[in-house]
Amino acid sequence: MAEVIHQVDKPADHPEPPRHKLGVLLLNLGTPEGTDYFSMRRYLKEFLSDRRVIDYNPIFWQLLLNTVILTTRPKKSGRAYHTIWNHDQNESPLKTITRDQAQQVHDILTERHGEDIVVDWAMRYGYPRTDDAIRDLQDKGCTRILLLALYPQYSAPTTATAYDHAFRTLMKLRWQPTIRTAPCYHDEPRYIDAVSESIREHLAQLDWTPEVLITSFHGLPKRYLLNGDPYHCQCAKTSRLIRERLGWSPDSVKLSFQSRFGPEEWLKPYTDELIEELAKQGVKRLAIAAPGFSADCLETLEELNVQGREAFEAAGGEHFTYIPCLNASDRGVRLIADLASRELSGWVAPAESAAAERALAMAG
Ligand SMILES: C=CC1=C(C)c2cc3[nH]c(cc4nc(cc5[nH]c(cc1n2)c(C)c5CCC(=O)O)C(CCC(=O)O)=C4C)c(C)c3C=C
Ligand SMILES: [Fe+2]
Ligand SMILES: [Fe+2]
Repeated sequence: MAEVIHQVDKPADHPEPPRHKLGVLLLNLGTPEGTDYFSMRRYLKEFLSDRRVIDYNPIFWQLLLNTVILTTRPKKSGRAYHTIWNHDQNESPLKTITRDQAQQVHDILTERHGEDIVVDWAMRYGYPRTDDAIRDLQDKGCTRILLLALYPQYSAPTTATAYDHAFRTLMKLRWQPTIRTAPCYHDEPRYIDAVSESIREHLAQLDWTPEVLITSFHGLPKRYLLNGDPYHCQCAKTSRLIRERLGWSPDSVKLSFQSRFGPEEWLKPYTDELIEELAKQGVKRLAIAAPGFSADCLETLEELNVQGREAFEAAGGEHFTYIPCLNASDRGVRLIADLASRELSGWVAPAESAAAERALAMAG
C-alpha cells in the first residue's frame, strides 16, 4: 500500500522505502580484540559488568571489578588467549569460526529460500556489535529479522542477554523490524545427531578407545540453578541423549562443568576435578567433548585441550583426546541452517517450493 501512494505523490525529499528482505542474525558471546592488557580489560569490563552474568549488588561489584579484577585478570587471561590466538587473521578463534559459520549458513539459506535472505553475525560483547548488525540489516532492507543465539542450552547469562541486547537496539529505532528469536536446541535430534556423529568420527581416527567420555559444559553459579535457570537440566539432558545416541553405558559418559569464576559454588562436578579424579582412579584413556559450545574458543582450546590434558597426564593418565566443537564443519553449519529454516517458517516459502520457483524461472 505504501509503495502505491509513493508512486502518486511521494515528495521529492521523501526517504526511499526499503526493499523487503529477511535477516538472520547469528549471535555469539564475544571475544577480545587483542591479547594486550587494554583490549582484554575493555572486553572483560563489558562482559563482567553485565548484570545477567554477575548479579551481585552493583555498587559492591563495580568497586571490586574496577579495583581488583580488572587489574589482574586482563594479564592472566591475555596470556591464555595468546596461546590459542589466530595470528594469521589477528583475531580469536571464536571470531574466525563464527564468521565462517555465518558465511556458510548464508550460502545454504539462499540456496534453499532464495536471494532475499541476508545472514549476518554479531557478538554480545565487543565486535561486531549487535546494534550495528541490526541497523545494517535494516539498511539492506530487512523488515523481518530472526535472531539466533548460538547456544544449544538456554541460560540467562548467555541466551537471555544476547536477546536483551538486541531488544535494546530496537528500543531506539523509529521503524522496528519484526523480530523472532530462535529457541535453544539442547534436545533437538538434529543437534544430538550432529554432535554424536562428530564424536564417533573423531574417535574412529584414534588408534585407542577411550574408557570414559567427559561431556564438559561451561559452568554457572549454582545459585542461578536454584533461582530457576534451566541450564543445568538442559546440559544433563544433552549429555544423556548423546550417550544414548552413541550407545555407551551410563558409567562411560560423564557430565561436568568448567570455567569457574570467583569464590561462589558453581555447578558440579567441576571438570578439572573430575579429570584428576578419573586419572587417580586408574582411567588411562580419556576423551572430552564440549557440546555446549557451538564454536571452539578459549574455554575449549586452552582450558580443556591444554590445561585438561596436562592435568590428566600429570595425574597418571596416558591417552587424552579433545573432540572439537561442530564449528563451521558441514554438520555444524547445516544444523544452524536447519534451525534457521524452521524458525523462518511462514516468512519464507518452504525450501522445495523456492527451488521449484527458481527452476521454473530458469526454464523461462
Ligand atoms: C560469572 C562469570 C561468568 C559466567 C556466569 C559465564 C557463563 C558462560 N560463559 C559461556 C561461554 C563462554 N565464556 C567465555 C569466556 C569467559 N567467561 C567468563 C565468565 C563467565 N562466564 C570470563 C571472565 C571469560 C573470559 C575469559 C577469562 O577471563 O576467563 C567464552 C570464551 C570466549 C572467547 O573469546 O574465546 C565462552 C564461549 C557460557 C556458555 C556461559 C553460561 C552457560
Ligand atoms: Fe564464560
Ligand atoms: Fe538439573
